[in-house]
Amino acid sequence: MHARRRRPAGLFRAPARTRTTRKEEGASPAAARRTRTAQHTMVAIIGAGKMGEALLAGLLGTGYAPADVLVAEPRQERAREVAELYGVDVVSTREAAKRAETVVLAIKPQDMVNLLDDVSGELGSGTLVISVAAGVTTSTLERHITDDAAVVRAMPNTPALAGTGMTAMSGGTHTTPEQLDRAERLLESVGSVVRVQERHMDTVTALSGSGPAYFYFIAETMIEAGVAMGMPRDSARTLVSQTITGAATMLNEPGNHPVVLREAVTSPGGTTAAALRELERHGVRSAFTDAIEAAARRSGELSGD
Ligand SMILES: NC(=O)C1=CN([C@@H]2O[C@H](COP(=O)(O)OP(=O)(O)OC[C@H]3O[C@@H](n4cnc5c(N)ncnc54)[C@H](OP(=O)(O)O)[C@@H]3O)[C@@H](O)[C@H]2O)C=CC1
Ligand SMILES: O=C(O)[C@@H]1CCC=N1
Repeated sequence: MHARRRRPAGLFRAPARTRTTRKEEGASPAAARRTRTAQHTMVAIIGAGKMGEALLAGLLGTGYAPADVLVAEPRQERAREVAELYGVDVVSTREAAKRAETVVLAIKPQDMVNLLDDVSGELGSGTLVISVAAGVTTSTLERHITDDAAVVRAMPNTPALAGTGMTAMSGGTHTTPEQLDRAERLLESVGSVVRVQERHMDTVTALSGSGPAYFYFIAETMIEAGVAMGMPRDSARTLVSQTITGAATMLNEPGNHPVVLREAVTSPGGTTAAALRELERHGVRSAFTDAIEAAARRSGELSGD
């Protein structure tokens, strides 16, 4: 597996700021809506939930114009919200499938087969379909579009919203190298991308797809522990989130190994050793292993096969 990083972290402009910047530049929302960029093909995001929004915000934050992206979202209130916040056109799922050259499916795995059966007739023969749904296999996608459809199964994560996502992807039976490159370029605009064999995708889902939630869970627990010991919540939050950022930066350094990094923190007879002994006593290591296996199993159950 080979991770590619397109730009350093921290340059992402958050959605609200993206809007402000456009305003500062004097472009009206209507004008921004009409102006397409030359280098991007039309992308449709079907499903503007958490992951759909993270991908949308990530794409708009890294060079896609609102006019390059169509969104389909059945919930009217949500559709209005997304149109207003990002300046994109929200259209029906069938129209999105018909007009886009790349269609990203960000709906629940359980809704996938019905959606595919509904839109398959609208997709052009060269349309690339990228599903980010947990578990749903490329063979399910192909079976419900056409047997020779160009499909990619991808698993991003929500830090895509900040341009620091981690996505793994694998292509279907008929996806050409050029189409895989196209999918990779699109996903790279919201973070790092690796290509994996599809048999690893359930594990990927359990590790990096669901992974941010594990770290938020740890962060929440640490912050509450700090608060319980009398620390103001804001201070505890700053300490914990910067500690996670710092630890991740160290771990990202080539050659660094988590065990070596952990040993460097653990002074003989000190505080870290006392804490780690408690984590082991409570079975945190096996709890994590079981949790990750459960997530992968659940992904397998959502295959649609
Ligand atoms: N959240 C995450 O961190 C990640 C999620 N994913 C995958 O992304 C997908 C979406 O997850 P998530 O964003 O969390 O879920 P959400 O429920 O937040 O989003 C799904 C959205 O799709 C909408 N939708 C349902 N049917 C259709 C349709 N026919 N056409 C257009 N939109 C539709 C839903 O509307 P309504 O609510 O009305 O049903 C909802 O707004 C899932 O398959 C998940 O496995 C992948 C990686 C990470
Ligand atoms: O919880 C889920 O099913 C999705 C897939 C990975 C992260 N969220």
